[in-house]
Amino acid sequence: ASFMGSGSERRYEDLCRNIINDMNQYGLSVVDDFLGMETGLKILNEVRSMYNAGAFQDGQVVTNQMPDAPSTAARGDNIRGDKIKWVGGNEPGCSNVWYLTNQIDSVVYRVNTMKDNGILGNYHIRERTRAMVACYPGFGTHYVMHVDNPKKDGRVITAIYYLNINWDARESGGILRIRPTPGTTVADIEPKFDRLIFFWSDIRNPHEVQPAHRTRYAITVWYFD
Ligand SMILES: O=C(O)CNC(=O)c1n[nH]c2ccccc2c1=O
Ligand SMILES: [Fe+2]
Repeated sequence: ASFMGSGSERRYEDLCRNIINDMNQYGLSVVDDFLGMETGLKILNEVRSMYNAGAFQDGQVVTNQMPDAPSTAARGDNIRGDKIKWVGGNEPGCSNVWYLTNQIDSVVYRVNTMKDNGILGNYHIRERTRAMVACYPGFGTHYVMHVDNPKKDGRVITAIYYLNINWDARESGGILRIRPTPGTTVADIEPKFDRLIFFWSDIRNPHEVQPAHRTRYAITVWYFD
């Protein structure tokens, strides 16, 4: 059963305790079956119709070339192929994405205030970005190793919800690889349907999206301290 749909307070508390333990121990946490099949499908269908309506724009090409160097997009080897759409509050046609962000909010605000929450207790999270709906359209589109918040812009937690049914990384790639520092481990996370992940947004978690060979949808919100 999903965590949020089950309505059972006990499961919810267990979920939050697991997230606290994971964030303190690994700096990341993976939650499967967050909302359940029915709700997840509503979100997926909403995102697909946004995408098919052409509402996404190309993710700006991140280049670390000198400013006057020809943009990597011009050379055709653009660093990222993601297409994104920012979804704010409850604008029309986004009610399911909005519901998702409310569910993630309740978990983040809960773990931020629970007793014995370790490092999470160092933060006082009161706000977040809008939801960034991202689509990697396949064809090897990827995102190079990066840190979401390298310069202390206030973002402390990255939360990503995946929408990809029956994703098999052996044929579709698209793995999120996090390389927590300091340390020598890597976390390879498949962008599985109804999977929610959290990780520290700062330099503790460099990460990359490996080349995807199938359309890959994700919804990200960043939480501010
Ligand atoms: O989808 C994932 O598993 C991880 N995704 C990322 O790390 C990621 N991080 N930062 C971005 C900024 C702008 C547009 C897309 C992104 C983006 O996909
Ligand atoms: Fe990222």
